[in-house]
Amino acid sequence: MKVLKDILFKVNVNAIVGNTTVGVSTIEFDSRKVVNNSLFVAQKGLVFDGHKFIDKAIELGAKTIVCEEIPENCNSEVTYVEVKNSDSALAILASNYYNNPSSELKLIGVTGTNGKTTIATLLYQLFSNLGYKVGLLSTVKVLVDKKEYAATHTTPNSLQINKYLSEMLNDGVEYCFMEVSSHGIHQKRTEGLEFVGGVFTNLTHDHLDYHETFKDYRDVKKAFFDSLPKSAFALVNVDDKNGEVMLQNTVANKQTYALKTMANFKAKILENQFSGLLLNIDNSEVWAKLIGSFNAYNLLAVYGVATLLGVEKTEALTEISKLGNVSGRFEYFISEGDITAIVDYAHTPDALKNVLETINDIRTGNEQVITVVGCGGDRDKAKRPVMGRIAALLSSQVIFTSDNPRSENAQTIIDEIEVGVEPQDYKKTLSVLDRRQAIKTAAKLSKKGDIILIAGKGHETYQEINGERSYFNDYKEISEILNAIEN
Ligand SMILES: CC(=O)N[C@H]1[C@@H](OP(=O)(O)OP(=O)(O)OC[C@H]2O[C@@H](n3ccc(=O)[nH]c3=O)[C@H](O)[C@@H]2O)O[C@H](CO)[C@@H](O)[C@@H]1O[C@H](C)C(=O)N[C@@H](C)C(=O)N[C@H](CCC(=O)O)C(=O)O
Ligand SMILES: Nc1ncnc2c1ncn2[C@@H]1O[C@H](COP(=O)(O)OP(=O)(O)OP(=O)(O)O)[C@@H](O)[C@H]1O
Ligand SMILES: N[C@H](CCC[C@H](N)C(=O)O)C(=O)O
Ligand SMILES: [Mg+2]
Repeated sequence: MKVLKDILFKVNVNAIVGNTTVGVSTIEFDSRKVVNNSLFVAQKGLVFDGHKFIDKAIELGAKTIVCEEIPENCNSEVTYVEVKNSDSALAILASNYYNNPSSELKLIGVTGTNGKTTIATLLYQLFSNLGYKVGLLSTVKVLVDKKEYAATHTTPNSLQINKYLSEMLNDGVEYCFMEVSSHGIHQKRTEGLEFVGGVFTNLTHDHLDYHETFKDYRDVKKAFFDSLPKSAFALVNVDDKNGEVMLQNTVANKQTYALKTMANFKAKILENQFSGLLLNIDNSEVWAKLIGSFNAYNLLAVYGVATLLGVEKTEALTEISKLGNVSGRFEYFISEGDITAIVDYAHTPDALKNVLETINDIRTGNEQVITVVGCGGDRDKAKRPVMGRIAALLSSQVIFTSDNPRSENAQTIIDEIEVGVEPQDYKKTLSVLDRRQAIKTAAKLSKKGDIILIAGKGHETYQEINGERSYFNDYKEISEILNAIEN
């Protein structure tokens, strides 16, 4: 069993009451999970104050309490550690508890509004194809080399991160690519991790329910780059106006990528078709299977990271041409009746705009683009009308529907999306509350050659209504429905 004093290294401690040689069986931040000899970290949350659960944790066997305020009446059998910030303390304790695994493998973090899963997953594919053992922490799944775990969050909590990294080390993993979400940075889930590199994709509207202003959202992302060490690289997209902001105060090796401006890593789109992208990257032509100009950015970031990690240029380009699709990201098939069905995780205004612009750019004739889309409940409400406007503007027909309404009324969400539709587009839109029926409607409206986009849920395999999740898979639904209609 670990001993408290051995895991306190680098924790910003204000005061200690009690004995630091106490044993620590597990670290918990949820009192309900405490067992005998646990260390309980009391965090101030959005709903509860974890300090209220200190007595409960002690009742269940906690012998160490890490908190921001030591309670008035202390239990003499318990050690209390007062820290400046419980979230930071948890992250550092977690790293120490698992023997700082991040310092022993090459950890690369990817942050930004869109593109994190795509870039991290492609890097996992690329380095695996080169013969390395690789780890992945992503929205879609966690991979410890070939072993797969379900992902609960884009960026897991600091205990889970360090547990996975430690397992990766035991399994001989050399590189780990992880998504770093703005919630993750703000809640200090990545504090104390030793990154060898950080990537910034872009910054557009999302999560403005959580971060009060766009500036707060940007500054949280920037904090990740501010925390990188001198030995790491910071690779940012400078076509995004916030790219340079990310580099303002970092001591890391500043590296840039861009399609439109001067940068260390440059690419040009030569062709953009359903069959893929023909790119010129660093003066060499390369075909990639991925579709859409936003994927040119993602592939360029992958190229940049691979090169910065020492992969030779021609080898990196050869590998880029082999990279496959990422689950739920522009996944498509063409049905027997010649309908193209695309499933994409576009759940932000910018992603939806990019995907629809890509479809409009690469369609060949006058085929209709029929979009099925909704917005999640208990999430940023401001994006709803914006997504409604974009969907209607860039599609021939739109069916607004439910996307994880969670605790909200699904029809109210749809009404809020519809508010954004411009009057000249009213007649293009329908609303069908049930997502399955909405997909069916899109299939019935489509004719030979048309394109159906089902946006927002990508790889997700559930629909969450009133806290209950039931199985739902956009790709499976549209495949079955088109198959039934056409046969
Ligand atoms: C909105 C949000 O981010 N919430 C996070 C926040 O929860 P909270 O503030 O509501 O916590 P709380 O319920 O008030 O509880 C406060 C503390 O008391 C503890 N507690 C609570 C009850 C009890 O009986 N005993 C007890 O000890 C809790 O464990 C917690 O430590 O603090 C918790 C502890 O750190 C997080 O787990 C929780 O993330 C939840 C699970 C979440 O769903 N977050 C989402 C929004 C998220 O992080 N998403 C991003 C995706 C972003 C992207 O799309 O880019 C992600 O990285 O996945
Ligand atoms: N570089 C990019 N720029 C803009 N849009 C993108 C980019 N890459 C992907 N997208 C769009 O955003 C959607 C989400 O992509 P991806 O899952 O890679 O992003 P993410 O940053 O991981 O999102 P999340 O915050 O939900 O984890 C894709 O389905 C696509 O529509
Ligand atoms: N990481 C994002 C994913 C949104 C996906 C969409 N399908 C939804 O459920 O809102 C979030 O949790 O806000
Ligand atoms: Mg993601």
